[in-house]
Amino acid sequence: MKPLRAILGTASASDKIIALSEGDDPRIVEGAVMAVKEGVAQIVLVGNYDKVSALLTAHSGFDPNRIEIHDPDSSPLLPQFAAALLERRKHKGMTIEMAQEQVKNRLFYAALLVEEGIVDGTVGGAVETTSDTVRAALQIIGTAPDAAMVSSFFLMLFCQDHHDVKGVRVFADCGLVVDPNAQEMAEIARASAASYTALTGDTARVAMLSFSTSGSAEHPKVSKVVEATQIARASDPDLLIDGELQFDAAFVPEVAAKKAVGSPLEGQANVFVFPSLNAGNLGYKIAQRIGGVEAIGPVLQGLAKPANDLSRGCTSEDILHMIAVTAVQAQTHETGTKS
Ligand SMILES: CC(C)(COP(=O)(O)OP(=O)(O)OC[C@H]1O[C@@H](n2cnc3c(N)ncnc32)[C@H](O)[C@@H]1OP(=O)(O)O)[C@@H](O)C(=O)NCCC(=O)NCCS
Ligand SMILES: CC(=O)OP(=O)(O)O
Repeated sequence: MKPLRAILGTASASDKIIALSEGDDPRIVEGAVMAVKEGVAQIVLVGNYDKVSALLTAHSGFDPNRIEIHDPDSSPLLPQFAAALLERRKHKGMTIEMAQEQVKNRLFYAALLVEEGIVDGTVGGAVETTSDTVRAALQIIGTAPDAAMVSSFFLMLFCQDHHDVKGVRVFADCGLVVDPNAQEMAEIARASAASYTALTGDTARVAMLSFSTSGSAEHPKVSKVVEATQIARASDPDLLIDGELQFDAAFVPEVAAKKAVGSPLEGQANVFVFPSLNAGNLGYKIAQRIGGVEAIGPVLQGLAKPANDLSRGCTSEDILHMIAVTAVQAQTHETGTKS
């Protein structure tokens, strides 16, 4: 698919170093080998040295020395990382003894590789839960100075024969913010629109989703979406956004013409902002597992430096794609585009 090829191409040209925190998972090692073979990024695998080496050596025809291994139990970086972690977390009562122990956690170790500038981004979550993966990024890397909060999105690739309109869309937030208020939902919309444009080069068309379209239902959960749309519009009058809309009114032009008359999106949204994590997480998995849409994510947005999560059901191809997205984000961070 064209947008995916473009992301892989941009990643290759950026020549970034990405750390994978779960280096002893066979899918991770396969994704890493693919990334290096295809020139998508340089890779650091974090994990038990012997286990990771054995998995790498099993890839016949691939020189294992092309990938660096960091073992968090014996790394010479541990004292530096413990001092950095202590600095970040002492306001929460962390002691040096606690920091020395916690840096051996692979998620924290990988986040510290990013924070200390040794690599450009990290990817985890093929084994660890989203909560644990995201918590390490929040605690070590933290929110970017120009973002109000951290949230997440999925890149949804519509490329099957039965997908009438092919292409890439963004679903948010399907991974992180459990129950956003109106202000937070507006921030998720702003950040997701910026991420969509940064990754595809196209103008974002943002739908704020609900079980109601243009006042068809009255409920406080609908009012939240209306208010979020107003906040997002007020803070960026140039943003092409509409809500509240049901998914069909945001996605199908013929339905929009009936249910959302006058909507500037005309049923052709490309960024879909869900009102809760319940809706978003279920929605993306239904589109992926029944609809055959390829889902890359959760991609985190609003962090000071790139760190991304995966679903535990991911494949090595998903990992390759997430490595590419992370490298592109690192490039975008360098050039200063806000997301
Ligand atoms: C992400 C998540 C773990 C954060 O939980 P939390 O309990 O706030 O985590 P912590 O208290 O460790 O947060 C660490 C720091 O990040 C901050 N933080 C939490 N959420 C944040 C956000 N969305 N943006 C920015 N900062 C955030 C906290 O305030 C805290 O600040 P501190 O430095 O003062 O400690 C939680 O929101 C979560 O579990 N989300 C759902 C994940 C999930 O299960 N998804 C489904 C599968 S994809
Ligand atoms: C994103 C997500 O739902 O992750 P997991 O499947 O690992 O819970």
